[in-house]
Amino acid sequence: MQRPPANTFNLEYLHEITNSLDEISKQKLKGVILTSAIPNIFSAGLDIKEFYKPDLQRLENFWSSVQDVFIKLLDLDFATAAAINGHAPAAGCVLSLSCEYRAMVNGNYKIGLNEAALGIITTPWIQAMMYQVIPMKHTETALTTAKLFDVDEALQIGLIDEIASNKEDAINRCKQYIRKFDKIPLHARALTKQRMRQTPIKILREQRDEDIRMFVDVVMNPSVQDNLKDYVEKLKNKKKK
Ligand SMILES: CCCC/C=C\CC(=O)SCCNC(=O)CCNC(=O)[C@H](O)C(C)(C)COP(=O)(O)OP(=O)(O)OC[C@H]1O[C@@H](n2cnc3c(N)ncnc32)[C@H](O)[C@@H]1OP(=O)(O)O
Repeated sequence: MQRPPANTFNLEYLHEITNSLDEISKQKLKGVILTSAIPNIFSAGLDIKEFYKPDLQRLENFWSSVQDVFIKLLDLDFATAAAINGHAPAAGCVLSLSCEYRAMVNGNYKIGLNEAALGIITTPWIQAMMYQVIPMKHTETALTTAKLFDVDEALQIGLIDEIASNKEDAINRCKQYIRKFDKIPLHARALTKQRMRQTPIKILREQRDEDIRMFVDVVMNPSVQDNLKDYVEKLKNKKKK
C-alpha cells in the first residue's frame, strides 16, 4: 500500500484495491503479502473524511466498496499474509485479519479495533473476523474498550503470529508461511479456508444491503458526527503540540 500520509481507505483507493485484487486473482500465484510503503504506518484505517459530514450517496458507495474489498480478500484462493510494518488501527487491523498470517515489526506501534472510541460500532462481519483470530472473550473486551494493543500484547493475545525485527524480516516470515502450502493441493487449501471463514463471508454475501443500512445509520447519527468532529480535531491538533 502506498497512499500517503497514512494509507487510509477512501472510495477511490478502495476501487484501486478491488481492481488489483481482480487482477491478481487471474494469475496463478502462490500467495500475496500485504505491506506498506509508508514508514511506521501499515494503515490508519478508513479515511475519516469519507464519513464525517458525508454525502449520503457517496457514503453508501463507500461502504459497498469496503464490502467488495473484504469479500475478495477473505475469499482469495491463495495464501495471504500481512507484513505489518507500523500502526494498524481499525480497518488497518481488519485488513491484517483478512490474511491467514500476520508478522508485525517490533516498535512503538499499535494494532486493534478502536472504532468504539470514534463512536462507531463494528459490523458483525468485522467482529467475526476478530473472534476467529482471538478468543471471543478477549474480542468483546477489546471492541468495547476500543483497545489498541502494543506489539507484545498483540502477540500474547494471538492477534499477530510473530514479531519481526524489521520490514524485510516480516516479509521473509510471510514468505516462509506461504511456502508451507507448496505441497498442499490448491483446491483443498482454498475450500478449507473458505469454509473456515464462512461466517464473515456469508454475512458479506447475504446481508450486504442490511450491512450498508447499518453503517449509514450509525454514521449519520448526530452524536456520532459530534464524536467524529472531536476525533478529527484531535488528529489535526496532534502536530501543533
Ligand atoms: C461500521 C463501522 C466499521 C468501521 C470499520 C473501520 C473504521 C475505521 O477504520 S475508522 C478509522 C480509524 N482510524 C484511526 O482511529 C486512526 C487514526 N490515526 C492515528 O491514530 C494516527 O494517525 C496513527 C497512529 C495511525 C499514525 O500516527 P502518526 O504517525 O503520528 O501520524 P499522524 O497522526 O500525524 O497522521 C498522518 C496524517 O494522516 C491523517 N490521518 C491519520 N489517520 C487518518 C484517518 N483514519 N482518516 C483520515 N486521515 C487520517 C492525519 O490527520 C495526518 O494528516 P495531516 O495532518 O494532514 O498530515
